[in-house]
Amino acid sequence: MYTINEFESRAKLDQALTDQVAEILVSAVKLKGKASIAVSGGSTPKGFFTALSNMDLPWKQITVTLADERWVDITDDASNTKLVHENLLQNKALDANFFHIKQGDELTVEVLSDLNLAAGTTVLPFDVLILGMGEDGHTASLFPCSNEIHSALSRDAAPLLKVVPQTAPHERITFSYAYLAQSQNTFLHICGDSKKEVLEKALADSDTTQMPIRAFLHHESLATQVYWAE
Ligand SMILES: O=C(O)[C@H](O)[C@@H](O)[C@H](O)[C@H](O)COP(=O)(O)O
Repeated sequence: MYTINEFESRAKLDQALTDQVAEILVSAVKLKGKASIAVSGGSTPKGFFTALSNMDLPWKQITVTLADERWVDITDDASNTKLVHENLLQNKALDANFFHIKQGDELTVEVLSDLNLAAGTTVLPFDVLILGMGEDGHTASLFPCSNEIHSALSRDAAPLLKVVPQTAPHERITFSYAYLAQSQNTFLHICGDSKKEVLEKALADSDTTQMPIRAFLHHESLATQVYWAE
C-alpha cells in the first residue's frame, strides 16, 4: 500500500522529507541507541541529502548506507558512495557512520557472503529507506531488464545480490526486495511529470517483474510514502 504526498516545489519536498526522516532517526536512536538509513543514488536526492546533512541529529549513532551501488571505484562519478560522501556525509552529518556495500575490486561470492554477514548485524532492518525510481520502473538496482530480477524479487533472497542490468551501465550490488521491504519506514522520492506518469503506470498494474517498484507500492502491509514534486 502507499500514500502520495505532492509538493509545490522540490525544495519544499526536500525539507518535508528531511523533517520526517530526522524525526524517525531521532526516535530510533532514543529507542535502540542506534539507527540506520539506506538511500538511493541518482540525480533526484541531492537536495534532500544537503538538507538532511544540516540537521542536528545524533549522527554518531546513525549509520548511512546505500540501497544499491554501481560496482565502480568509489572515486568514479558514477559511484553512489561518492555521491553520498559529497552531498550527505557533510556538515553536521560528518560524524555519521557509513556502511560500504562496495568493497574490493571484484564482486565475488566471497565478497557478497562477507557483506551479507556484516549487513545483517549492523544495518538491517533499516529504520529509513529512501527509494528512487527509473523510467522503466526499476528501484534500487532491481532492474526489470536484468536476468537476476526474479531472484532479486523472491522472498527468500539473500540481503545483497549482484545484478547486471541490460539497459543501464555497470555491474550493480543491491539489497534484495525481501530485505528492503523490511524497512520500518519506506519513502519513494520522485520528481518531474515523466516520473509521475511512470508512477501512474506502476499503480495501474501488478506485474512486479515488469516494474519492480510495484512490489513496494502494492505490498499488502508495507506503507510506501511517495513524495513527489514537479
Ligand atoms: O543507483 C541508482 O541509480 C539508484 O539507486 C536508482 O535506483 C535511482 O534511484 C533511479 O535510477 C532514479 O534515478 P534519478 O534520480 O537520477 O532519476
